[in-house]
Amino acid sequence: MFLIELQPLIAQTNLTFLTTEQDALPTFPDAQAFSCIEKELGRPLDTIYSAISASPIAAASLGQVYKAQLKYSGQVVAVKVQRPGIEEAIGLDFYLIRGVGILINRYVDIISSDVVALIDEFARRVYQELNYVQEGQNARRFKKLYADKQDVLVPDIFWDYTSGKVLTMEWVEGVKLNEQEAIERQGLKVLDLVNTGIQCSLRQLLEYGYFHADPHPGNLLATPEGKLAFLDFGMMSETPEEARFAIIGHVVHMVNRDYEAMARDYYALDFLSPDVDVSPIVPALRDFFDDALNSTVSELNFKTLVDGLGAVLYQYPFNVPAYYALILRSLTVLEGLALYADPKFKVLAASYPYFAKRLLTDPNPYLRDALIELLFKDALTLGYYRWNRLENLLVQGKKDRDFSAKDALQPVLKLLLGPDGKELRDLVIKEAIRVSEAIILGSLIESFNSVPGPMRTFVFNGNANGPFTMSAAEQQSLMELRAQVIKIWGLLRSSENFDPSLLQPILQQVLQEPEARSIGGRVVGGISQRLAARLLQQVLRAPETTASAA
Ligand SMILES: Nc1ncnc2c1ncn2[C@@H]1O[C@H](COP(=O)(O)OP(=O)(O)OP(=O)(O)O)[C@@H](O)[C@H]1O
Repeated sequence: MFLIELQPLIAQTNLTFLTTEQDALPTFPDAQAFSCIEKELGRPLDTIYSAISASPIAAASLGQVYKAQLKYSGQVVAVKVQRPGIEEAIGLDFYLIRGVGILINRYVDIISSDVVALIDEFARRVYQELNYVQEGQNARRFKKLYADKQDVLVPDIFWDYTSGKVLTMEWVEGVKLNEQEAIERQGLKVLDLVNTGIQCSLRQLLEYGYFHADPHPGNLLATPEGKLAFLDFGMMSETPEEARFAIIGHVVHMVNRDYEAMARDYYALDFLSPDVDVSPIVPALRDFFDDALNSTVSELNFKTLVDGLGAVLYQYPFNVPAYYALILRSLTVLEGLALYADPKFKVLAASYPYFAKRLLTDPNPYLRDALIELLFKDALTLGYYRWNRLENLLVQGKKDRDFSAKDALQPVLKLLLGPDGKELRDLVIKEAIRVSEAIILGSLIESFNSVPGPMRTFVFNGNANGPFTMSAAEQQSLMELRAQVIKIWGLLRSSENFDPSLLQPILQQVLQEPEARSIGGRVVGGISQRLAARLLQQVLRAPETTASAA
């Protein structure tokens, strides 16, 4: 019956790979698969599907997949049917492995972990994978969270035709992500798809914490429209909330080579118990990053990083949580695919805009404090402010497609203007005065320099230093600070939805400070505070082109 009806289906859906693309595992008899479907769904096959492929299009570890057409709607679907007797076979395997585990626990002293507990945990996961209703629910949850982006596709589940052993889902037309030539023949670029995969993985791991734990190339398809389709939701995992923020902080600390902060992150990551002293780890991290990775961070290969970090961590009493290994695996798979297409591809460089965006915009207190520390730590201890860090974050964050300049720095501004922001406020106001001075005086210096030489003597009455009571070196550093701040301002202004009035409250406070009034006193002849304020306001309102050109 099915063989006869299969022909139109093949013609209709261009099912050319029906026999050529089978996975290596031996299949089980089709008659067995079809009777399993009937038994599980409680109705004859021809009342469910108007056609179904005579043989599986793929055989996987726990089941095999048929292509079919739903009778009631004509929709083309993939039907995954579980291998008969697999539950019993796995049960027996685990029973035997567990026996070995008991012996290891009892007699092998060098293994301190509870091997039986590990086996039980693994068994629990495998049994979960055996329940296709659970897999369908996983797919539904994943779709809800991540398929809001146009470039990600997750098949719909047909619940009326799904049970513990049969999963009926929307058919996804596509090419596996490791088939580079086939992808390119369709006019698509593997790297674009890998990039979609990286961005989606970052959201999975670090935004909602719910992630696909088995993203091998067979489970990732490129659709003809250029979407990245995810398949196989049997194995999912979760990143604990605290760890998500800690990972973002950790990467940003790494990029900024803040080794003390990196070492402290291991508490939040649950790698170290709070009673372990992290101070000896700091020089080890410094050695590794300063020495082996002299290149810029954007040059860093993810695997080199993970291996190097692993070598450092192994020397200390670290306990690496299971979710972490899965995260690494997931990113390493994507890096592998990317490197295949372009040996120079850098996962970290492709991911960093996401980290920068989260740090600049996320109101979570851990990330907000990490940003404050990153921007102000040196200001507190060394007395200078790292504007280049903010500039770098903005340059990177802007590359993320979801970056909103309106939200950038909001968490910090909120704290700054709130009742708990006193300490930070003092610091920021001091720096803001320095910046105001740089902008105002810098603009004057620039105007002065543009006056032709003979005119200067005439206008400024032969004053050797020009109109300013400061040395040439002081003028130089002032100009540098001004240039950097204007660059940062330009970055913010050139983002569509940035509202300059956001900074008004701070500006107001700055101009009321006694130190701000002294700015005028640094110019020969004096300029009034009102003039300073007006100039500053003007710079803040300056059109984008002026700001970026400066
Ligand atoms: N919705 C679908 N549309 C098109 N093809 C599909 C679909 N679902 C599964 N397949 C095909 O079937 C193969 C196996 O499916 P799946 O990965 O879900 O099974 P599995 O038993 O979980 O396999 P494994 O665990 O080995 O990855 C996929 O690699 C893909 O080729």
